[in-house]
Amino acid sequence: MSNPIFLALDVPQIDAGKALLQKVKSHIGGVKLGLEFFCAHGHHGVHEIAHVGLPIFLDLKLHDIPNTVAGAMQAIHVLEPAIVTIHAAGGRAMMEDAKAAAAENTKVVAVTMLTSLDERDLARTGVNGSAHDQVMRLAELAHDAGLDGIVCSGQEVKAVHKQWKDGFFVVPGLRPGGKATGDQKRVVTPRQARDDGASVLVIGRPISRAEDPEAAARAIEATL
Ligand SMILES: O=c1ccn([C@@H]2O[C@H](COP(=O)(O)O)[C@@H](O)[C@H]2O)c(=O)[nH]1
Repeated sequence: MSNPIFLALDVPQIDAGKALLQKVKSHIGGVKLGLEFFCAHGHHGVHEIAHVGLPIFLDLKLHDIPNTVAGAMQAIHVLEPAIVTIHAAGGRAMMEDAKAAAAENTKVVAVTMLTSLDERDLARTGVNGSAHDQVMRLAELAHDAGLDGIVCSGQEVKAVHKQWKDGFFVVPGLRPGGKATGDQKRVVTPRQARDDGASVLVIGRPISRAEDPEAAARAIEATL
């Protein structure tokens, strides 16, 4: 992918999303549609955004029993997504069945540990140990299940890339200043994530909530 930036289009209205895309489309390589957008607008909304002509990343974070996730993957074939997310915590069988059910040209990547979590949050879910170890463990499981790659923070991507040379790595939790803000806890700059092996840089609010989204996207692109 030439421009690795995927804009997280976390907006409640299709028209607002399309207007934002018109402003920034020459500085991004794709669009990420997540739960907020998909729950509000479903297939119709995805078709509308696809008219802009950029690759579509459906960040649905599927997590259920294998049969249900496989059915959901089949139901989105028609949308021709470039990338779809599932949760690695769903287990190996779920990941295998999701990959088998996905369209041939769709990359299936597993969320390891959300970038909004730190080690204290992890411990509260009953998992003791570092974020690094948790990501490495789930990355190995995703690899063994035959997935294309994983979602992790920029703090782990270098280590994962070392173990999984041809993996496809999606990195959200990116802030141009490199400082954790709001709900994102494991944060790096877009440049660091790219240098450490990220395939896709997911960036939302630093662009969408900027006073001038076009200038913000251009400035981030210039750092890469
Ligand atoms: O671990 C994860 C997985 C997915 N996301 C998604 O990425 C964007 C980030 O948006 P920002 O506004 O740049 O924080 C958002 O759509 C999340 O759902 C993530 O942040 N962390």
